[in-house]
Amino acid sequence: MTRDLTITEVRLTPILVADPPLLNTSGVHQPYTPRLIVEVVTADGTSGFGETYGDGKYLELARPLGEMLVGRQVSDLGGLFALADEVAVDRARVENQLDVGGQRGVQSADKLRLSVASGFEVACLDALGKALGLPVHALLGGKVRDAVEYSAYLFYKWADHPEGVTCEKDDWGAAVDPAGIVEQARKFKERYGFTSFKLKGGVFPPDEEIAAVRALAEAFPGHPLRLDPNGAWSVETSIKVADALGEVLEYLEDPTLGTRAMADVYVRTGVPLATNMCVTTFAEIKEAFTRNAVQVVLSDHHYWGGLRNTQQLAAICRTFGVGVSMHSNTHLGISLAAMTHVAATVPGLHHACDSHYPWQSEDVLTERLTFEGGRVAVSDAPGLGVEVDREKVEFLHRRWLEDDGSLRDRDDAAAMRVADPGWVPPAVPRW
Ligand SMILES: O=C([O-])C(=O)C[C@H](O)[C@@H](O)C(=O)[O-]
Ligand SMILES: [Mg+2]
Repeated sequence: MTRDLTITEVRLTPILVADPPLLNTSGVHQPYTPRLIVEVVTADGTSGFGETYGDGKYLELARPLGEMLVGRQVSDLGGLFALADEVAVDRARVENQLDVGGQRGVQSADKLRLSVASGFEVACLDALGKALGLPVHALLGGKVRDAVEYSAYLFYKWADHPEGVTCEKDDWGAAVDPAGIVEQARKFKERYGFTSFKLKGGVFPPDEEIAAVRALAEAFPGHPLRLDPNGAWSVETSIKVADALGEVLEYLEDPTLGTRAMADVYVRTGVPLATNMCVTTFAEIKEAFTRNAVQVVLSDHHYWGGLRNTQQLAAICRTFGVGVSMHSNTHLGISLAAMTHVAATVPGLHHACDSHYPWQSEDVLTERLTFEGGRVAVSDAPGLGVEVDREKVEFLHRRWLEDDGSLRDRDDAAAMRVADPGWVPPAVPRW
């Protein structure tokens, strides 16, 4: 029987999901963060789901792209990206703009388009897989592993969002010093079995963060450790930290901003450097690899433009002897499933991938994905292998509808100003 896989409808649902008070160099996470749920429906009634950033600038592009897709084949992924190229991007969105304080690297019109198209690509692959009875990893060429390893994503955090702020409570407690970070790591290990740990730094002066990583090394001997200050340090400070922690770090992540500065730190310390800030587009690869500025690229399928682009990035990295792993922002189970499918197909994935998922108490799935020994099993069920709970989507969408607009665009500095009214994101390098 031939099935009609023409896209007949695209449903876009912006939602707000609970986020704990996680600190980074720009500020603190807001109590709720925007995501966009993308659903494509085909003529034969198959639904596929994807997920991407939900801030206004992404919604602006997702709406016209969704309309353009109706009438196309769900398998036409090349056509999807060609259509995305035609979506106009308001110049004000990219001129002198930084995305989340630069934490996702440069902001360009192409990258905005890719960040949106990737949500549609995942939704199309999910629908196609369901229609054909094949898992997404099979559509991507097949898995080379049965489970994908993730690392614990440790954050300095407050016990609660500031008083008076509407929020969901979490049970992680505060972590603002080495003992708090070690305690958080223990919980991550107990709850999910993670064996590698990444600390989000750039929050406290480097000596305090060095002490936290040393405390982790002592508490978890032999476990891979990473520290990521999101470019908050000068070259000299980065070298000082690299010298202090070189023995215990698997890699330092974006210690400083820019390809030249990263290359300087590497040549003077030999400590491997990972990035999700200085190489975030194909155009940035040549210079960075030529200068030997990065030793591990952290792909994020959202802004690299989907699962197939992630495979292409991995192939380029492999060619140049550069490692590849995965970056993560706040995301839900649809994206974790997508990350797991593509990671399952990438040969030579030598570093555990990042995921914020354990921080998210809310999800849109009927059943949350689970980590066993820090790993997510690769599903062989058709599509992504997850089921979306429409009532949960509706609940989180209502929260988005009821918001006065202050939470619809992620703003870590605004959240920090609730506690510290004079806060401005620190100039970089901060130290
Ligand atoms: O690895 C990274 O750089 C990130 O995950 C960036 C994120 O924006 C993270 O710092 C956060 O959510 O605070
Ligand atoms: Mg990073």
